[in-house]
Amino acid sequence: MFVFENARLAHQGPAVFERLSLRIDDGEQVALLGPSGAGKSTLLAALRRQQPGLCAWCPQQGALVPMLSVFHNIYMGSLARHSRWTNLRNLIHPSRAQRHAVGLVAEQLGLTDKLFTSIDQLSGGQAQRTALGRAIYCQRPVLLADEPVSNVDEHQALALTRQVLDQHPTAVIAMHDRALALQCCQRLIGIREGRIVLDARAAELTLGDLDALYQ
Ligand SMILES: Nc1ncnc2c1ncn2[C@@H]1O[C@H](COP(=O)(O)OP(=O)(O)OP(=O)(O)O)[C@@H](O)[C@H]1O
Repeated sequence: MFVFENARLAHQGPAVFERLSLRIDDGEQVALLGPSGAGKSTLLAALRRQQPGLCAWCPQQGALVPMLSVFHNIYMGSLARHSRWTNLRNLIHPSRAQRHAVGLVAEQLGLTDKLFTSIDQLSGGQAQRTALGRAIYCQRPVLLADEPVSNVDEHQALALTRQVLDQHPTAVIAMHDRALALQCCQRLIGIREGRIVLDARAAELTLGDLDALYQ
């Protein structure tokens, strides 16, 4: 699914990863952990470049359109599946079928009563759920998500993460919550200063093992 061999990943300046070797197979659900600035988002962006057509993308901060409603922002996940004309029509006057389909995604995420509320009137957690809804509505098999539940409480974070993982057999999720990573993902990759310093099955790890990543 994803393969890097001695890859150099950089933004404008110096490399974030000098020589990255990593393989992620179809069917793996992986958590990326590590301190702020370690390189998790950089790696997610590189994964997305490898398989753009297969990946549903849930970026940090959601990248939602604040003036538009939950409906519109979730619908945007499907833009690539429809013609320009169909998209325009659905954004101006949603068809009954699209209201129903987007409504089902919103319902899963507990957003039914906010369906036609604009994003700028939502809480941070409701906005994050909308961003997850948009990723779900992409209907692609691979989920790449950057801290998708950082603004919701721990019970909701667990339920939401399990929900999206149920719908994406292959997933790579950057997160800071180590307990959540252990509970939801089978494989954990720890990154520090642009290097993979831990790569193990969740079943073989404890919270204490993960603490070392942040010391
Ligand atoms: N657009 C950019 N242009 C230049 N440098 C960047 C850019 N984005 C990130 N970086 C740099 O790349 C390095 C890795 O950043 P990255 O965002 O991948 O870390 P992260 O592990 O996702 O951090 P966080 O947990 O804070 O989101 C950092 O030194 C950061 O300053």
